[in-house]
Amino acid sequence: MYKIAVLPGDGIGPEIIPQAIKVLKAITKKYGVRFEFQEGLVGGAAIDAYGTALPEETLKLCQESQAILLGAVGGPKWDSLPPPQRPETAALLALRKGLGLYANIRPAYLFPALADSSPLKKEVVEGTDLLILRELTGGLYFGEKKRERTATGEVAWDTLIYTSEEIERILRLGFELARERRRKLTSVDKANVLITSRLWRETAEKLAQEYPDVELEHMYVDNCAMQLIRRPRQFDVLVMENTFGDILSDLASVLSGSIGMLPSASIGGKTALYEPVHGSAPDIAGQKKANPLATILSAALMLRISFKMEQAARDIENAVNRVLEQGYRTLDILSEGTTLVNTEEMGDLVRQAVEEG
Ligand SMILES: NC(=O)c1ccc[n+]([C@@H]2O[C@H](COP(=O)([O-])OP(=O)(O)OC[C@H]3O[C@@H](n4cnc5c(N)ncnc54)[C@H](O)[C@@H]3O)[C@@H](O)[C@H]2O)c1
Ligand SMILES: CC(C)[C@H](C(=O)O)[C@@H](O)C(=O)O
Ligand SMILES: [Mg+2]
Repeated sequence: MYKIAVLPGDGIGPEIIPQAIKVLKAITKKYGVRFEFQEGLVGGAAIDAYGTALPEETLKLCQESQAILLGAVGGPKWDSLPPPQRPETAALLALRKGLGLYANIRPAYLFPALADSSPLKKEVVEGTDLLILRELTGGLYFGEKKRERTATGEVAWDTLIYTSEEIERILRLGFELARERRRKLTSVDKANVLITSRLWRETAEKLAQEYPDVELEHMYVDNCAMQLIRRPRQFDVLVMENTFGDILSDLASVLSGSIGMLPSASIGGKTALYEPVHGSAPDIAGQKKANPLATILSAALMLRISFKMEQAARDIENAVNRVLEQGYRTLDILSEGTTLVNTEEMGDLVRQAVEEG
């Protein structure tokens, strides 16, 4: 039996999470495993109830669970709070850091049926199958930050800082992941300007000696942004600093049709966190428009990575593929000749496809 902490969070979080739970329940029946789902409050929802974005109770629940499934946190209601109290910092970044989840795996794959859903040309996005590996507990996000008055105004700074150990462990995982895929690793940096990037690049070169079977290339982050939408098929695994990974993964989501399609896994600690790459989407919250597939695919990653249930993970991915092949779409991926469904209907369709598959 596996204990799963379920943290719906804010905005569309409470709409998409139940869809993934449905699908996981179908898996329990099919494979005779048991999942114990325990819900916790996080983010703005927790601020409203307890005055803090990550209540002690929720943290304890996460620490005691084998895996965590999170919707999203944040929204306009809490945007004016001082930065350390905001849902993003006090809940999400605190969870990632506190649980030691230094590696964020964000696969961007185009389901063939969605070739017409991307605003990019079909010829460009077809065949996209890449994986962004984002360093998650260091870099610009976690260096010293401060804001102070000066004689004439104010000054503020954020610091990008990395130890060679932090760089090495994320790069090593990059090489390992590339080994399981098409054996190409693109190390993304800004070594023409940043000194942390030079340490990053040298560390990559050194590690490459241990992985002669993996092709290592270095690419500047600005060029990488351009290459990703110009010729995405050139990429297999890309590894990068925290902020670079945040930005490039949203960009890569366009290759998969929509940000509503991109799952993620954050690993490296005793437990692991699974969440869609997108946020709480306040602009569509409460309207049944949200695409739950990123969350459902995150649940598949949970089965694969945390529970070593490869076949069950594939069952979910195949079920998503079949539902898309049958022409069902949420609004964000709707194209000519396809059938519009809402969040819940999409969840039901995938659950049914898992049961029948
Ligand atoms: N992991 C997280 O919890 C997380 C991630 C990113 C942003 N956020 C927070 O979410 C809030 C909104 O941020 P944002 O608007 O910049 O980013 P967002 O990802 O929430 O939304 C960006 C755009 O994508 C659309 N979108 C996102 N997810 C979708 C889905 N599943 N289906 C269909 N459309 C979807 C939204 O409607 C919006 O137009 C902010 O408070 C931000 O800090 C949280
Ligand atoms: C909400 C925010 C703190 C978060 C990040 O920047 O890491 C989000 O954008 C993400 O990509 O998971
Ligand atoms: Mg982001």
